[in-house]
Amino acid sequence: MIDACSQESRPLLSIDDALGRIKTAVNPVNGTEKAALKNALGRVLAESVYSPVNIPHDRNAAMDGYAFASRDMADGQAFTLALAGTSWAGRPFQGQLQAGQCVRIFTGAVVPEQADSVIMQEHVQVQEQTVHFPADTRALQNVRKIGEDVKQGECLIAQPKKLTAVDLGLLASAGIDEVTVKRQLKIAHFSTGDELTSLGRPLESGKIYDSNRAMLGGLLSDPGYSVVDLGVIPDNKQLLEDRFIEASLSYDVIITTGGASVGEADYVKEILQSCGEVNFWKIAIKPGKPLAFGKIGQCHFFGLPGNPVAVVVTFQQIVAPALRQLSGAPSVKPLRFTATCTSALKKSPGRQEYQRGILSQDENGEFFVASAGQQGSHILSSMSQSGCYIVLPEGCKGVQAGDRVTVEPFSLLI
Ligand SMILES: Nc1nc2c(c(=O)[nH]1)N[C@H]1C(S)=C(S)[C@@H](COP(=O)(O)OP(=O)(O)OC[C@H]3O[C@@H](n4cnc5c(N)ncnc54)[C@H](O)[C@@H]3O)O[C@H]1N2
Ligand code: MOO
Repeated sequence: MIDACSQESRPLLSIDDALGRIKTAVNPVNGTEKAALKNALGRVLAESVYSPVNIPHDRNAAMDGYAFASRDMADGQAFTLALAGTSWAGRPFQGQLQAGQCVRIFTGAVVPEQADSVIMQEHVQVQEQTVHFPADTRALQNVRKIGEDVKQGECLIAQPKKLTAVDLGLLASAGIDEVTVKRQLKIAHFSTGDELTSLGRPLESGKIYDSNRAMLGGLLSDPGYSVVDLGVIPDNKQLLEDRFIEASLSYDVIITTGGASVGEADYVKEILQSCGEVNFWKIAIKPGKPLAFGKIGQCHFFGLPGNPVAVVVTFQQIVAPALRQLSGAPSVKPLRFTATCTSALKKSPGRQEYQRGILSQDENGEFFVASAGQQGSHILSSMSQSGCYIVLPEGCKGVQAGDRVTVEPFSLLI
């Protein structure tokens, strides 16, 4: 697609083609390690886990009440049973339940072998050692069966999976305290540019604070990644090349920001070309057009644009899926849905735009989205106040208030 605004001499690569090329170029890292369950959150499971036990392990009560045998019921009539003892959670009833008897039982406690039903305590009358059951007592209720959650030997979690808190709970419920996970991805990131000032230093004229490194640190925060911030490299071709080559020897991935465009001091793509290979440079998205992707030796390289909003957009839309694939995690499609746009939006055809929006829902559950305000790729403040992308396809020529648009909530991005 030709970008009408930027007068590109060559067609820009569509985002789908860029993602397709990344998919082909990237293979999951080899290497696994053991992780204690308490350190396994967010790691990618490398070996499927099979349950060594039935869950539940015993038949147990789903309610506090009374366990009884349905054979003692009186054909739709009220009936009474004698109380034979108590089954506590962790301390089962030790005796044998005889005909005409029931047992006091609590949620999670083992249901005595001879019983098959539990009635909630709210539904019975108890007088000393006699329990009165109503006429509408139902048989076979409130008993959790052995293995009804997971059977012994059944696959508990199949690899590959990025482990969630619920997965840790499931593994723990089978008594598993260690899992085999993919090794962490080794990622280095740099900022480039003579104008950058590190935090804590006074700001001189013409300089700016380095916001991209702080953001990338946050965006890369993931238990599956071992991330090193390699600081700022000035706009010096030799220095950039040396630092890129050095990092490529120790990391799986290098991510840089800045110097990706066409200015006199924008060296990133040129260096990638000379010391490695460029898979693609420039894509039909806004913000984020001058992204460069390639390889130096075995190390994957993402040269993101310098503009901070372009950093976030290219990270979320391009880099994050690539890192996920590299780390061995299954791919996840970002959840998108349509909403009514309450603002008019300017847009030139040629690039898929990721405008920032504020999402709301009315009392009928209908979704609405408003522009978050200024959409320049240097405007972080409106992005900080927004909650979603308004995704406008390449061919779109603008939006009128009231039009339906596609939104992608930040909170649902991986
Ligand atoms: N003649 C053209 N100029 C530009 C084009 C183009 O196609 N033709 N593309 C524009 C687009 S789109 C983008 S995006 C930017 C990307 O430029 P670079 O990747 O080369 O980035 P820089 O020029 O180094 O910086 C751009 C902007 O971002 C600020 N910046 C850089 N690093 C940081 C940082 N770590 N923290 C905060 N801010 C940073 C920098 O000061 C610039 O203002 O190029 C357009 N130009
Ligand atoms: O891609 Mo740039 O981020 O449009 O400014």
